Amino acid sequence: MKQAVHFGAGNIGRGFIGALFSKSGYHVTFVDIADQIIDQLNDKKQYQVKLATDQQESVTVKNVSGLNSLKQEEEVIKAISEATYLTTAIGPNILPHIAPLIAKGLASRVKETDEKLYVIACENQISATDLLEGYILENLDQATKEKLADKVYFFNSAVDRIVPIQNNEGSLDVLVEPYYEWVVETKESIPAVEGMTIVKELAPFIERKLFTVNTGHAVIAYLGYLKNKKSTIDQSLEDASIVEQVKKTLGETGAYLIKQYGLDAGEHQQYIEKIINRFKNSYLNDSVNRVGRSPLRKLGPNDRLVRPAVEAKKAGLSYTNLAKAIAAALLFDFNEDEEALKLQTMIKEHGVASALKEVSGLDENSEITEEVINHYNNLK
Ligand SMILES: NC(=O)C1=CN([C@@H]2O[C@H](COP(=O)(O)OP(=O)(O)OC[C@H]3O[C@@H](n4cnc5c(N)ncnc54)[C@H](O)[C@@H]3O)[C@@H](O)[C@H]2O)C=CC1
Ligand SMILES: O=P(O)(O)OC[C@H]1O[C@](O)(CO)[C@@H](O)[C@@H]1O
Repeated sequence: MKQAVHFGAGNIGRGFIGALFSKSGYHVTFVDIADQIIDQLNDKKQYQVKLATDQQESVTVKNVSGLNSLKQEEEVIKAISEATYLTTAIGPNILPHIAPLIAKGLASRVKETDEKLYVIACENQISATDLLEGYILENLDQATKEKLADKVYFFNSAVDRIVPIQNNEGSLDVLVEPYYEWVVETKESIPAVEGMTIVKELAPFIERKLFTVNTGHAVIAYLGYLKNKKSTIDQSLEDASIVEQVKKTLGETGAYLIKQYGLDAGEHQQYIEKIINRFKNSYLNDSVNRVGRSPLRKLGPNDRLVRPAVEAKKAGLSYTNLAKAIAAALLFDFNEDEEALKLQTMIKEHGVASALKEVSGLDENSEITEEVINHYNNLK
């Protein structure tokens, strides 16, 4: 049987990428650090992916197993030697931590086989696979690096499926939205995986996804949180002022995307509306805290809020609603989120402009910072 190794047996791992490999006839070895998930994968060898719809249709994902990256290094190295695909959905900040083990796996693999391996990071981050490749190469000697040529390929990708935190502790089953899109950038001819879309140039796809789905989601999460810390995304969208704010913000990112990539304005508007409807799915029960999680990452210079604001400004387009979203993100003080707590300490100790400089790379005297501070003072 064809083999895929997937790092991160979490929501996207089990509910999306692993499920597509299994459907395409692969055995999926999930590599994680959560013993409870790993034990269950090895014990049950299958789980259900349930759709967040009226009918709750479900699909059984079979041919799965689990390995612990901390306790079963040798087994992971062997699994990497035998795989056709190696994918991750682990969180961009974790990629440097798994790179040394992947490097060991690749070093061992290229001694044993000339078969091709395709590595794809499935994270919400531009060029996540390039970053992973860089971390892996830091852990390899020159001779091994040379051996990777024509044997190990690294492809960037964009992943889109809303998979909330699961309210079924102890179960491997995953509730997911019906919609999904997995876009992979390559010019190679690669083994088919059902549901994978191949493109030659990823930039328009990942920017369109990140600056529409993720920007829109973040706006709802941060404004929803300010109104009610315990609400869900669909509940927040019952507030007409939040709906209006999402539409205005996606109008700004849309104007940038249309200009940058020559998108058809009508088609892009339909894309926006489809996404807002996806957010309204009440079966997902998706908390504003999950969608707002990790605000330091989300306020990063290349992420969903700051990059479109900077690009819009450069292009002479409006960015005031993006500035409002950035201000709302700066007020996200969810006390179970480490990054939110760190951000609040930074703001308390050094002020908003200094935090924006450090986290987002925005100049303290920039017009964007000025605009964000105005919104911040109005929202707080
Ligand atoms: N959940 C969603 O709706 C979407 C998530 N994404 C992206 O997918 C990635 C994963 O997100 P989720 O699946 O939601 O997160 P998650 O928290 O459900 O899953 C992450 C998994 O990684 C495991 N993990 C953490 N550190 C590890 C390590 N050092 N070694 C091995 N395993 C480790 C965790 O135990 C967990 O099972 C993130 O980059 C996220 O931005 C992308 C699109 C949608
Ligand atoms: O918040 P993160 O880790 O970027 O990932 C979750 C995001 O990805 C999405 O699934 C969109 O694909 C949204 O649920 C959410 O905005």
